[in-house]
Amino acid sequence: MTATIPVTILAGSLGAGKTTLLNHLLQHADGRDLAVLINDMGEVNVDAELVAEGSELDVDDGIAELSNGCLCCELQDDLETAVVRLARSYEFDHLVVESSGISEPEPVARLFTTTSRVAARYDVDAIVTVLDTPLFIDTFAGEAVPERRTDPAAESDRPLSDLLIEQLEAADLILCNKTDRCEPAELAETDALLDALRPTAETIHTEFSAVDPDRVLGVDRFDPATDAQQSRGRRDQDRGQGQPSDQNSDHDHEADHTHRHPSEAYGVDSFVFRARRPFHPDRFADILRDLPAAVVRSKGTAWVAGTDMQLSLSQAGPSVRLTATGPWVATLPALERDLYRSNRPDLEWHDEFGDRRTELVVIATARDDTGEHNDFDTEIDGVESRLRARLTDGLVTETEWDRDAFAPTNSFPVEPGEETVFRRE
Ligand SMILES: Nc1nc2c(ncn2[C@@H]2O[C@H](COP(=O)(O)OP(=O)(O)OP(=O)(O)O)[C@@H](O)[C@H]2O)c(=O)[nH]1
Repeated sequence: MTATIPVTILAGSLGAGKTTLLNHLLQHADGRDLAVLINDMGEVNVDAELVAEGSELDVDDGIAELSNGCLCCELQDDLETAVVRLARSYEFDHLVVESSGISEPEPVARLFTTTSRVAARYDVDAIVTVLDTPLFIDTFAGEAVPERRTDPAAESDRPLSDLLIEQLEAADLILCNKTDRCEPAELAETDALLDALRPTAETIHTEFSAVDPDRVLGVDRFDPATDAQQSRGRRDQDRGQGQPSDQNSDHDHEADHTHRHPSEAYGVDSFVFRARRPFHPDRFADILRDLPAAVVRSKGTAWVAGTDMQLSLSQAGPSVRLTATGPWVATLPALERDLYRSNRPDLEWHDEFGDRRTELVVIATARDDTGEHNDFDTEIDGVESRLRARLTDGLVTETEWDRDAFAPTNSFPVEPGEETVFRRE
């Protein structure tokens, strides 16, 4: 009989630090051969590109990517195919699955425990939830036990804070991340709240998800019976029934049917802004400082006039981080550029602009913390069209383009590896 491969499932809210953790684990794997499966809710899998750039793995060679949907529902069949294919085509001894920030981890774990093709090859090691600690404190400080705002059994609209509770209740291990942005008293309150909400989970405080991989991988903390029982028990209590329900397979079946698509249940949608023209540095900086409140997460690549650097953008909550990842290939001397291109035949190339482009995934919600909204589709469409118009206005105009005289900008990073953080006002 072949040994099963342990699987770590990474969960956590949009921008909590899951990809940062994945990169950290890959860089400190210490002899482990990791394979990763990355799910992004947008149509562009920004996370998979970042992980491929920062590691020795490549997409389709150690990295499987599933985009434009959620592992916990419509991508379940694709997940099954992807992990079976990974096990056939690539030698590894541990799989790390990064679910999108709007996935519920329990249905993802269930695939590895109940689907025969997958369950025969894999064993869930742990569900690791990466917590955006400042966001958690902003949402739940002052409560004795973090409370859902809505009934999970009802078909009602739910705020993202309810999803955060789902992700924490399923966790075997919680990384309280972004502690650099918390006061000691807030960290003590976080520990107390987590102890009330999920007493069986181990908690670890981290900055930039830096954790000893031995504390996260190969920990064997997942227990399907306990995990399912606890969260079902809590749901029954939420429904006022008091007793945990039994654990027969009918219940799994029922859970499958009551699972609503998270983007619908939590009112989240995404769009991609693409342009083959650079942003004007001053106008772009103004846009980044003044993103609409409805934008919960944005990430991708930006082309800004006045610098030859490709900029990687990542906004989570109040901060917008831009990192210079290196010069655009199109700006390199011809020999170097041609050599680079012959080594990277997959590099998307435009006749006039080469690899220079902007591609930003924007994730927005039309809900406030109570789950209230007027008309989700109309509101989200409004957010998208207003932001698209602003971003388009932020691009250099024909006249500016012809003049082509942009002073080197000091608002944006200009050296490889350099970072600039904008604060939303
Ligand atoms: N200040 C601070 N920023 C952090 C920390 N960890 C991660 N970040 C930043 O937060 C942003 C989001 O981090 P990611 O690792 O991409 O988050 P994610 O959970 O993978 O995001 P999604 O996949 O979009 O849900 C990035 O700009 C990170 O650099 C931290 O401990 N402190």
